[in-house]
Amino acid sequence: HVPTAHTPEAAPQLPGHELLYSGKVRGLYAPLDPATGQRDQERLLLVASDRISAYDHVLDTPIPDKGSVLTQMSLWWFDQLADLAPHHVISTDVPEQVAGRAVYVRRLRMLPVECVARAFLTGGGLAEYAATGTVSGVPLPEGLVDGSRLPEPVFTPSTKAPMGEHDQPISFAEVEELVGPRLAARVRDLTVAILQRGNEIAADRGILIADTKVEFGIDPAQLGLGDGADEEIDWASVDPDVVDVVLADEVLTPDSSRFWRASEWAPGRTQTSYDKQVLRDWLTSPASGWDKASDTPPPTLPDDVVELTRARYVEAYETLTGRPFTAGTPA
Ligand SMILES: N#Cc1c(N)ncnc1-c1cnn(CCN2CCOCC2)c1
Repeated sequence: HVPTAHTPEAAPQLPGHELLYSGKVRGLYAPLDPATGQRDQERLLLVASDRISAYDHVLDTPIPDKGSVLTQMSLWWFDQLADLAPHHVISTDVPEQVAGRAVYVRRLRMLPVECVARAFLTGGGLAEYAATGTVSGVPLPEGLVDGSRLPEPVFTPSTKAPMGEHDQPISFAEVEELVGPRLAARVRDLTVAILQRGNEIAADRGILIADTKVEFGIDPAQLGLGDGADEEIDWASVDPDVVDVVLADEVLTPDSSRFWRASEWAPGRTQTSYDKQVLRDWLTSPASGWDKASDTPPPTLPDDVVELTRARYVEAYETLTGRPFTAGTPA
């Protein structure tokens, strides 16, 4: 296997497509009509790069095939979850430059909520619990520690912060103010059900999914909006029993979720990350010469760290799906 690394930069130019959004490791493009040059109003191209982030930095060393592995994993999860929610994927017949790591998706109007659910307590949720005994306003049992399994997954939403800023936790009441009580209840129930299902499936494969972030959208046509319209939406007027609440973005990947090996789970300490522990250990070791408390960017990664990290992503995909990973081609 001669890995080829894709897109060291944020998001490459793509012939016939216009870059609309560029996240830390992914980009969203509008296909252009070859005849008119106009943006396609019904489809978007969601592209995953091989970039990896750690300690709030995007590293300058790509992980070959990471974008492809996570795209294939997300596609597999969309199928596993199809009875819980419709999804936004249209086709994996994408331009050759992004083969295997991009999907055409339906262009939706996205709800302004980062829908997070937690099955295990750690990170920001643990900090809030330590200070208040609750998480997102939900009271939790006493005596929980880092990595404790929660009695049931808890919905812990946050705002969609501007690029580069951290999302801010919000209460369920604030979600109701943002999108109305009906959509708030629906996205809460769907997010919890998705994480519950994800953990039922992952547990059989020796993987724990501690938490996950999903995003939902609604077809503009079902909102009575034209395709190109970007007018303000009165979300509270939307009835989730009438419209389809569509699962968008990526789902249950190691970038949107915390993956732990069940065999290594030990509440009371920081859990090891299934996919990023090799990277974190090297970055925080004297070998890297880097100080994560400094504001300096992390150094270039040595080949063995890159290859071991790549292997973790491939292992997570093959363990979860039971399918061999084939670089560059949709499963
Ligand atoms: N998925 C989706 C989607 C859709 N199907 N329709 C309209 N908009 C979006 C959309 C717009 N922004 N985001 C946030 C996540 N982005 C991912 C890529 O990288 C940038 C951030 C999702």
